[in-house]
Amino acid sequence: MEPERTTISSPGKVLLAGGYLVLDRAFSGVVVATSSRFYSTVTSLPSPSTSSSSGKAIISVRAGQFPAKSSTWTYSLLLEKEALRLEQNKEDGGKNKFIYLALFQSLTLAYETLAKTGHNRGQEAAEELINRLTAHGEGLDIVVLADNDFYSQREQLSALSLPTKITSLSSLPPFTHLPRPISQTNKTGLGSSAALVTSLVASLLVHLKILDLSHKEANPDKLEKSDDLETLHSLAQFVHCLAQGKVGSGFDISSAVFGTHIYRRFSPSLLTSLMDRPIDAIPLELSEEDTLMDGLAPSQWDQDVTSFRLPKGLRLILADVDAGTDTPSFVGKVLSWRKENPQQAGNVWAELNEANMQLEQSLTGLVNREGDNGYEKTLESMGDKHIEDNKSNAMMAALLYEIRQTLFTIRSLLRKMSELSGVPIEPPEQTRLLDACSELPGVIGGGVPGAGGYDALYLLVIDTPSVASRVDDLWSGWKEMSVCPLLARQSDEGLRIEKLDQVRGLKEALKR
Ligand SMILES: Nc1ncnc2c1ncn2[C@@H]1O[C@H](COP(=O)(O)OP(=O)(O)O)[C@@H](O)[C@H]1O
Ligand SMILES: C[C@@](O)(CCOP(=O)(O)OP(=O)(O)O)CC(=O)O
Repeated sequence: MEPERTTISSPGKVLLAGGYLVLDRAFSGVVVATSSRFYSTVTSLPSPSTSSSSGKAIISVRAGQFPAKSSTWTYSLLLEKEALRLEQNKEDGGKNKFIYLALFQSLTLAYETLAKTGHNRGQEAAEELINRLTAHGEGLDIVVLADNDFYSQREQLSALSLPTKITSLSSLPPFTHLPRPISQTNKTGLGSSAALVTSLVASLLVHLKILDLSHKEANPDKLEKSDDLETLHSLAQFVHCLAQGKVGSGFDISSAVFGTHIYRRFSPSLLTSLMDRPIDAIPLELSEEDTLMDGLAPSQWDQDVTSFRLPKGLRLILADVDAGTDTPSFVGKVLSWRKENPQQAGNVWAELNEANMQLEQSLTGLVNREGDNGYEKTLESMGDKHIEDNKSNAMMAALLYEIRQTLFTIRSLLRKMSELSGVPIEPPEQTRLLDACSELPGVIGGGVPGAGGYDALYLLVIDTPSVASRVDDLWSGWKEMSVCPLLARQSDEGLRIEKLDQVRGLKEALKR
């Protein structure tokens, strides 16, 4: 008999516009989800030869494409007199805060749900949780696997003597094995921890039948909300903040759940009281008003997720840039400059906000033309010309030109911000590369995503093979920095319940 199994995936993200501004609830950001996804698969562990002792469940999590010894984390959930305790068994893989906290908080929500909504109280609800975890054996086996794009594949390509080009990346097997532990593997900026946390929390709670996300199966790409999906969103935000030790805007978790959209953040105060909750044991005694369930209640959360998508016939192309500079302290520096220079920063914020909104509007303007006769053919023919030389369809040419100009405006404001704050948000190396890309026929424009810096860039192009190949050629020959494309393109979809056979290479990767 096939083991009971649940696979849920979440996309990676690109913050096209709204970096820094989106930290403040007064502003919103344009976040695009990627076709590259993070998969979490929960399987009931086989029964041990001797029957499992009651009051205990094992949960093992393995990062499937990394070396097994350093990337397996095994925990026991133990039923004690007044609490459920989650303990890591061996620390072979070291600690993984993201995984531990995703399990701990999901189990807390599961326990509270069973204790509050069922007839079970305390001990009985805890036993019910252990029973659900051990229904088919001693516990659960979870494998997390990320599409290759989440981690730099430069070494894999160079070991195979392949150039850093799109065609080379397509020839790598799905979920390619990576030789070093996660902490020593370079990430590409798609947001591995947010996609991990979201898919892990969702797969566990759906497997345990605590959350019902089945409406996602019927309508996978619709921005349809439900209480369970929103609870999952706030839980994933909470876990991610706790593991990162800071409260970011949360656009990455939001897109891992809801896909591409316009994001306005939740009030950070929603997390303040939750942050002080214990993180080793789940007390069986539930306080009247201070449960995790209350703190995550959709009625209290105030983020806005507004529907948005890129127009058909355009493609987002991403690059992982390896300029040897890592600048994780950008946010702190930019925000302290803003605090010290409120007027100057206020002007830049206002101008950037206007340009970001304009980008959203121009892109939506093109979406609104999708029904026009010959839309796709016209765009395709525009792919072979410099964007400014398009004359064939005045309306569409004007919209493409407007998108291009707005991308330039956003970039120039980010350079102004760089200059004033002393933080290299769009450093000169990236300016040279983006300018060169923007001159290619079929390239509308581009920018530095999210917080900016040296390590990533995006381009918006007309989606034809010849445009992509021109970009690929320019990048592979670029001397000043090493520029490696990603395979990802834009995708509207957020969290997805997967069928194992429909994800290329997943079944094989789970057997490894
Ligand atoms: N495949 C994976 N399996 C387990 N944990 C992972 C995996 N990928 C990333 N992580 C966790 O996420 C952390 C990286 O998070 P972070 O530094 O916020 O980067 P990112 O911007 O990609 O989210 C890693 O240190 C690890 O704990
Ligand atoms: C500055 C920001 O507004 C955007 C940062 O976006 P990135 O995409 O650069 O994020 P990381 O995945 O954390 O590297 C901070 C925020 O919104 O949290």
